[in-house]
Amino acid sequence: MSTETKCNPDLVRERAKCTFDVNELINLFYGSEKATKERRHFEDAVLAVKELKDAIPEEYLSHKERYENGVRKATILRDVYRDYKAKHNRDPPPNQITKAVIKDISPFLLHNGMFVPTIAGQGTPEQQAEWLPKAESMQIIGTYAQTELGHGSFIRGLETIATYDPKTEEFVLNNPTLTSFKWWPGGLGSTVNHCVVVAQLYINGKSHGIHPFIAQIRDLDTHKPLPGVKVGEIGPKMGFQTANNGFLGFDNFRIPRKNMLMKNAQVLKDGTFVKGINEKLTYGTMVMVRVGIVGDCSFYAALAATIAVRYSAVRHQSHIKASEPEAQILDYLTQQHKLFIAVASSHVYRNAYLWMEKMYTNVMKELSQDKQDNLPELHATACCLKAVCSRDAGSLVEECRLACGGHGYMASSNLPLTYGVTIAAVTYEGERTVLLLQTARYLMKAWMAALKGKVLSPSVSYLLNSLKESKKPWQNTPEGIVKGFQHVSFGKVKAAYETIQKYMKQGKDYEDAWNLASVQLVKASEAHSRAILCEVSWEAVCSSSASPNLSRVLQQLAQLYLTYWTLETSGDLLLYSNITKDDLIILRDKYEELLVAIRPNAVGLVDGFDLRDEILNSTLGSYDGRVYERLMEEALKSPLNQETVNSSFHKYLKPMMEKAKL
Ligand SMILES: CCCCCCCCCCCCCCCCCCCCC/C=C/C(=O)SCCNC(=O)CCNC(=O)[C@H](O)C(C)(C)COP(=O)(O)OP(=O)(O)OC[C@H]1O[C@@H](n2cnc3c(N)ncnc32)[C@H](O)[C@@H]1OP(=O)(O)O
Ligand SMILES: Cc1cc2nc3c(=O)[nH]c(=O)nc-3n(C[C@H](O)[C@H](O)[C@H](O)COP(=O)(O)OP(=O)(O)OC[C@H]3O[C@@H](n4cnc5c(N)ncnc54)[C@H](O)[C@@H]3O)c2cc1C
Repeated sequence: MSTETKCNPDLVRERAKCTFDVNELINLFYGSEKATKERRHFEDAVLAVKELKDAIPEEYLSHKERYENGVRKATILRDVYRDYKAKHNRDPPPNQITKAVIKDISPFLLHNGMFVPTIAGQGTPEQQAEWLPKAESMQIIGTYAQTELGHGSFIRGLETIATYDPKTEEFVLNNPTLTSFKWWPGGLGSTVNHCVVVAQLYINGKSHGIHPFIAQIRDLDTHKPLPGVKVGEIGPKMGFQTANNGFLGFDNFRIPRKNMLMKNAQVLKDGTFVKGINEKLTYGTMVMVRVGIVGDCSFYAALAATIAVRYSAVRHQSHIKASEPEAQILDYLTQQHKLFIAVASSHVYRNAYLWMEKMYTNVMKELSQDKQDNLPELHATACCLKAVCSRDAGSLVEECRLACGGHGYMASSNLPLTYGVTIAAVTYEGERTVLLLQTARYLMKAWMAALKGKVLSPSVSYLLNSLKESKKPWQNTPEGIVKGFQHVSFGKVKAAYETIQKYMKQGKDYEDAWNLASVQLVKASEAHSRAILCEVSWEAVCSSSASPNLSRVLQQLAQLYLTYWTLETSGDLLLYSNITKDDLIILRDKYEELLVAIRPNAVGLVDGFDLRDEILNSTLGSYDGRVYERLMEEALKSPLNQETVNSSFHKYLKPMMEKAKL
């Protein structure tokens, strides 16, 4: 980080006001002092590589140049990772340095994020031994090709076909229609030579559902598509410009039998199909990534909050009191209302991610012992938390951008690009509504079990308690608010269930009744997510090992989250809990008190995310607060400023002006 000496004086004053030790917060957020040290050390190593620095901002490059620059840097970054591993005999610590290097999304994201994990999670030990060393060492580069032009959400409807030919012991891959073409996989456009293809398996004319296959699609030397493969890039998008998303179609393309990933289901040489213990295990990589996305949401909220809070401390505009100098915009309560929820939410998502990571690890361990009891709970929880956190994080990033006024609209603030990347997670890895409806299925089953007095899984056991406690008075404490959100979820789950019953009594079948109740079902899932987020984050701060000074501030943040959402969803609480109008007025006052209490620590809190300037990549958010200097420095990099008179003057403007004289 830069030294205090060159800092904007407002930021120096803000840091002097902080009531807790920022380093303690950093170490707590990232796990330990050792973890912080190792992460910073790795980030230093990456940033020391001169070739990773961009000569001009990415925005001035063409689509093609941006991609090529992305690949160039991704390969150098890959070398740094390899060297670190060789030297330390372990992978680099979790970090976000790719953001400082690639700026947008790495063309290798899908290789590392889904291709390798799918081989590890869906391959037999023999298949892992064959593919993993090559993939991990980047001898081969892959992606995860599931979504098609015609189907993304409904993966049982995928149209790519893998027909087993027992004579040659091969699968024949085909994309018989335009809608069956793979569409979206990252890196597919021009980067990868392999992919996991998810396709419908046919043996002797009989369908056996979708399964993952490994296909080599490009020649390893020439990188030309292999015969029978049609592949390309899908073009510019709202974000993800360097992710290199692509399309792919096969025409009678043959792969050996061993290329079907067979940890779960198998096809024997003679074409006998051996079913796995649970066909949904084929969806395993998606569950893992959905858990990871909750962690990503914490990062994006932290990044946007850091930029917007630091900028708001430096920016002065108008007066709170006519007699005083122009105020820091951070002193306006409305600004605090826009920004502190982003700081608080980043902590909430982080705690939810750590909680989900534990659940994921436990279930994976159980699955390795053929125990599947907790898989439905993992799936349902990962679905709704991914859906709610990604949408909330997108809104928070956008609110931070708006809170920076006109300068937030500059690409150099890095807020527009961050919004494009964050909001993509609402759609990828399972579209929001579709995932919330998956959770709703689970909630309906849990509700039916609750009605029968059965024991429920931990994440939904509050449904039983709420059933018993519905008459208890509201308590204006964090624990009381957590219970309130559980009551809302309980009420919405019950109402959705009763709506389905109502339609069925009117003669509708279950599927139609489900569709007619689905707005309520989605809202029930959202309420369930909010109840989990509130409970998990409040428990995390209460059980944290932080010093009293830090603990006080973390509790304020968690209470801010609880109170913010109480006020945002007060209608639901009035409908489904015993909260009163008077309680809401007390909480409204409490919310304002929390904003005021957090205000002196705002800059300290975002410093506590420890996101260095290169990761923030923002004219508005740097540690030293030299906002105006950076805005001008960046503007001067525009190619239009590299010449005093642009040729368009002579070509168009001057002739126009001269014509106007005639
Ligand atoms: C050392 C320990 C480490 C621990 C680490 C843990 C944490 C890991 C963190 C790692 C972080 C990694 C992050 C890296 C990020 C990098 C990658 C970023 C990628 C970005 C690019 C994007 C890629 C993509 O988008 S890939 C394509 C994604 N596509 C989708 O998500 C499609 C969505 N659709 C579906 O999933 C299905 O179609 C679905 C579920 C909607 C419906 O499926 P269905 O077959 O029709 O099922 P249905 O009839 O509705 O339900 C039947 C039954 O099955 C249950 N079910 C469904 N899915 C699952 C599942 N996945 N698991 C378990 N059970 C499932 C469902 O609940 C039903 O049950 P019942 O109600 O009981 O019948
Ligand atoms: C940036 C980005 C990167 C991606 N990377 C990859 C990748 O690497 N590999 C890959 O395979 N895929 C990838 N995808 C594809 C992604 O997984 C799909 O776009 C996603 O799963 C949504 O599917 P869809 O596009 O078919 O949406 P649709 O399902 O067509 O959604 C359109 C609308 O229909 C609604 N809808 C659909 N079904 C239902 C239902 N049952 N009930 C109620 N409403 C419904 C949705 O809610 C939504 O409003 C990527 C997508 C993006 C945006």
